[in-house]
Amino acid sequence: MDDTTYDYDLFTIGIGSGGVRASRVAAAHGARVAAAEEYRVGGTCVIRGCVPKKMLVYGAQFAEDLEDAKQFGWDIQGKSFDWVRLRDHVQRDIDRLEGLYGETLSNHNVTVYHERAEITGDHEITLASGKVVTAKYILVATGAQPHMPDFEGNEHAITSNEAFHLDEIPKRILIAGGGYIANEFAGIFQEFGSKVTIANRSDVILRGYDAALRDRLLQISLTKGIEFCFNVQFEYVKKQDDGTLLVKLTGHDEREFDQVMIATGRTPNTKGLGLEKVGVELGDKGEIVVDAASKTNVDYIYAVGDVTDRVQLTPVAIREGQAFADSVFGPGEPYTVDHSCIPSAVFSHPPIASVGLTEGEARNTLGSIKVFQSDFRPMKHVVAGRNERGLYKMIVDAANDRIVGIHMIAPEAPEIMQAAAVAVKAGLTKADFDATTAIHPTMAEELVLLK
Ligand SMILES: Cc1cc2nc3c(=O)[nH]c(=O)nc-3n(C[C@H](O)[C@H](O)[C@H](O)COP(=O)(O)OP(=O)(O)OC[C@H]3O[C@@H](n4cnc5c(N)ncnc54)[C@H](O)[C@@H]3O)c2cc1C
Ligand SMILES: NC(=O)c1ccc[n+]([C@@H]2O[C@H](COP(=O)([O-])OP(=O)(O)OC[C@H]3O[C@@H](n4cnc5c(N)ncnc54)[C@H](O)[C@@H]3O)[C@@H](O)[C@H]2O)c1
Repeated sequence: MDDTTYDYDLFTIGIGSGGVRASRVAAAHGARVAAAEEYRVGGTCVIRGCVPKKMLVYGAQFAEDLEDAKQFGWDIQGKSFDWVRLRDHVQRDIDRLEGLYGETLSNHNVTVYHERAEITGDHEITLASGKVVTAKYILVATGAQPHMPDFEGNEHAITSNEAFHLDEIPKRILIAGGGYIANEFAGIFQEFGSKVTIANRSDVILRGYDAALRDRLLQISLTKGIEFCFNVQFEYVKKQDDGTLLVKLTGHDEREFDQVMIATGRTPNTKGLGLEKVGVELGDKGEIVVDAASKTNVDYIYAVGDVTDRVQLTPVAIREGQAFADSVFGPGEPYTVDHSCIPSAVFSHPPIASVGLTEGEARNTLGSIKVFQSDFRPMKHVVAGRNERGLYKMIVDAANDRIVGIHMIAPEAPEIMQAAAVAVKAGLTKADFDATTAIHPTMAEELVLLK
């Protein structure tokens, strides 16, 4: 590509999951690429999302494993948990990863501006320092930020952004929301010793997941001591002299907590970006409206990832970034991302993993279905005396034996699901699973033994 009318062939705003991939791949195709990041290179997933969250999930799992260890013959004296040590260790690794992402970009000759960028005119971007640059294409990959409901005292609440940096584990934490972040952090804090209360505006947690799995997680969470307040709104949060928080939820008496964390969804980052100046169309939630090629209504502006509010998951943002860069700058035919049958996981304690249609969705969309189910107690739990059962469900289209959904709640479910998702995406049948010999003894073998 040689179009020197513009300073760059591509300018990417936001260097997170989607922005890193798109910038690197476009540069590898020979484009002259620059990218701007106002916070830290790597974006939400690396800096304050998937990666540090998973490290905390690993840390939290030790609480149960150490407790169970005695049934396996291990005597562990004087065990104690040091939050600050874990927190700082995680942050050091995040620093390392941030460095690696920066290196990858510079190795691909992507010019990185460590400052905020805004669109200020046709093909024109202005950086916080005042520098003005032009680009043939602009990619908006600015992600999303925690949604903060409007209530008195909401400035006393934290979000997932702050949860990674706490000075101490709160003795009592109230988490608002019933989705991914609420359930994942409920597990993390509960295992670290907090008394956790979840406050949700409806009585449904993890909407979109199969009802049987949601119910199983709810039952297990209640058994572990997590409390749920359903159908509530915040009336107020008041900070008391000793720093504790007095919380009033609708229909409940005032209660004291040490932290309140809001996890009620994430809002696309489109404010103050200058999109209105160039006429980029936004949706009801402020998300950028794009077509299947991630192109906006303005011919040279594209958007990928959370800012488009299609599916707010890292692998999806990465795929959208890759498809954009290959299609616009690569030698091959343009192509689009297939957003169907995306596997996902909730890293709760225990985790949930899912691909394809839930039982309810399948009943509503397909004529006749078969549901196969295994409700089992993992061997490790039996030995440990832990009374916690796993549940696998397989949904099959009765017309052609095709598997249209698999849903699991059990230890290691996300690890097992990644492989099972290949089979569902490939359109394999229940007979294909039946024809596969089990690996024994595993939990995963339940998948090929479903009757
Ligand atoms: C706590 C938490 C846990 C999560 N766990 C998972 C998980 O386990 N698995 C999973 O798949 N997904 C998970 N996600 C979701 C995942 O992090 C996002 O889907 C993903 O990061 C989206 O990538 P993106 O490129 O769209 O945006 P981001 O990664 O958010 O990157 C956008 C970047 O743009 C920057 N930016 C914004 N505006 C500007 C501007 N004007 N100028 C310059 N820079 C700007 C931001 O600072 C940010 O770095 C989690 C999210 C959270 C919050
Ligand atoms: N494991 C993963 O892949 C993972 C982990 C974390 C986040 N994410 C992504 O990040 C997105 C954001 O996560 P999230 O948990 O914030 O959102 P979410 O959409 O998963 O859940 C939001 C929850 O908040 C509830 N809610 C909304 N407004 C409320 C209010 N005013 N008071 C009380 N409850 C309210 C909703 O009923 C819902 O249960 C997810 O949708 C997901 O795409 C993914």
